[in-house]
Amino acid sequence: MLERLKRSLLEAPIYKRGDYNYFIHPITDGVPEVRPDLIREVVTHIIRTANLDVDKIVTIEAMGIHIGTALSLSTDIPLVIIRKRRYGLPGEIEVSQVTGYSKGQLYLNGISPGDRVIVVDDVISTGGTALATLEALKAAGAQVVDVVAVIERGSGAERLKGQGYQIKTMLRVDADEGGVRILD
Ligand SMILES: O=P(O)(O)OC[C@H]1O[C@H](OP(=O)(O)OP(=O)(O)O)[C@H](O)[C@@H]1O
Ligand code: HPA
Repeated sequence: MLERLKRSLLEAPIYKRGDYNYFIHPITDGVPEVRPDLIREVVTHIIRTANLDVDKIVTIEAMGIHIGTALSLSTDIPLVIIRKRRYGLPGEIEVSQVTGYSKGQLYLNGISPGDRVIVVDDVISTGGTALATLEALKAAGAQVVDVVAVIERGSGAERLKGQGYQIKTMLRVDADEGGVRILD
């Protein structure tokens, strides 16, 4: 299962962002190229395992967009993209995002109170982005029925699960200077 994803992760180069060993991969970076067979494998898996009884798919700029788009095209469910840019629209919700190597602001538009949503993203590491996303969706009055990250590294997903959030991940990995290791 997920053979293309596993194979491609084992080939992912690492570069240092401060102390953080950042792996570079088609799903998480769009580099060197996003192959249709890989994205199809990922989205097929999400369709098989996620709760898609939702009004909207929510993803986060930038590297959730290709996954969210492919899922939206396959399911005919609209896509809402949380942006890193302020639009100043009425009801826009701003939250702070902290990852293992960056800090910034996220801006949510397009969610109405009571909307049932699934959150999809490429990777969960510290969980900072997922937490900011869930805070924004709570403020918007959305009902989050599922959260799916393709790749899990580090302890963020477990930490969020400990806080009562339902998080699904497809593959757990570790990354150090030597490369990516697949944990399951
Ligand atoms: O669990 P975390 O530590 O928060 O890391 C996960 C987040 O990091 C990446 O986003 P990033 O903000 O680097 O932006 P990008 O999608 O534009 O590459 C990735 O797309 C996730 O959203
Ligand atoms: O190591 C990583 N690679 C790509 N995207 C990421 N987002 C958090 N960590 C990573």
